[in-house]
Amino acid sequence: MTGASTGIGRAAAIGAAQHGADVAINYHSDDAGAASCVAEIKALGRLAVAIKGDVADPATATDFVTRACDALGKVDVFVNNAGICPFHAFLDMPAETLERTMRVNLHGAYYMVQAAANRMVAQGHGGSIIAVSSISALVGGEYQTHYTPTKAGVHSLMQSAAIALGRHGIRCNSVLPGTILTEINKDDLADEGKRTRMAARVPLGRLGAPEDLAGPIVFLASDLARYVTGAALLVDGGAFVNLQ
Ligand SMILES: NC(=O)C1=CN([C@@H]2O[C@H](COP(=O)(O)OP(=O)(O)OC[C@H]3O[C@@H](n4cnc5c(N)ncnc54)[C@H](OP(=O)(O)O)[C@@H]3O)[C@@H](O)[C@H]2O)C=CC1
Ligand SMILES: C[C@H](O)[C@@H]1OC(=O)[C@H](O)[C@@H]1O
Repeated sequence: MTGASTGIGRAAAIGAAQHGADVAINYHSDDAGAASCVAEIKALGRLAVAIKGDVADPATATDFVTRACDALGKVDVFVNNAGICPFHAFLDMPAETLERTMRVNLHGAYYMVQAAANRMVAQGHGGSIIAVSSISALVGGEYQTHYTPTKAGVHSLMQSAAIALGRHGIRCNSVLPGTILTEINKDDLADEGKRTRMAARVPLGRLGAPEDLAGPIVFLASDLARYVTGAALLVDGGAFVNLQ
């Protein structure tokens, strides 16, 4: 699980452990968050290890998969979740903000998924790969012109990887969260007006919590989804379909 020191990744890692998984987590900077996630998983009686690394660096991917398998024995499920969304207007988007967002969200996903898939192929007993894409793969955002293409890219990566890896018994799917209250949008949603507007769009009547993603991710990881590959599961409280 990448990006699991906080937010959706953390909730999904703990959710997986609640359903019997041992979990290796990647994170970038939040040592305390990663340590507390590991402690929470161990308290559930499962094995857990935190491995620090920047997913934008291709070397992080093989390092993470190697060290995770050294600690836990093998990889049956891989969840690509790490991501950033530094909100910024389009017309004066700094090149470094665009480049960093692409490298973390899309290039990072590519190298991580590739490293996990190579390990699964070598193990020879299939697996499940899940990418955390977004409702933003399907709709735009004024201050997310650098971000939404990465989420569409991650969704597309899962579709192509499903074809490339099907013969190895490896399923590849994405989840598309709506607006989930986490660190990534804490500043953006400090604007009460925006927060109220976003919540009003959700037929289920509230913005999401990180834990809302745990069930869908565990489902796609599990044999309950054994004939599901190349799929995208919206987890947005109904926001996407709510035109009028
Ligand atoms: N929240 C939302 O509304 C939505 C989020 N998403 C997606 O969900 C995913 C998780 O987001 P969310 O939980 O909200 O965000 P958070 O900011 O709460 O968590 C992001 C996680 O990603 C890690 N991370 C960030 N950059 C890197 C990096 N370069 N290398 C490794 N890890 C990194 C962070 O680690 P650390 O803290 O240690 O730096 C942290 O663990 C993202 O891909 C996001 O695009 C999709 C749709 C909606
Ligand atoms: C960070 C945003 O609030 C969040 O990210 C997404 O992918 C969603 O579409 C929301 O815009």
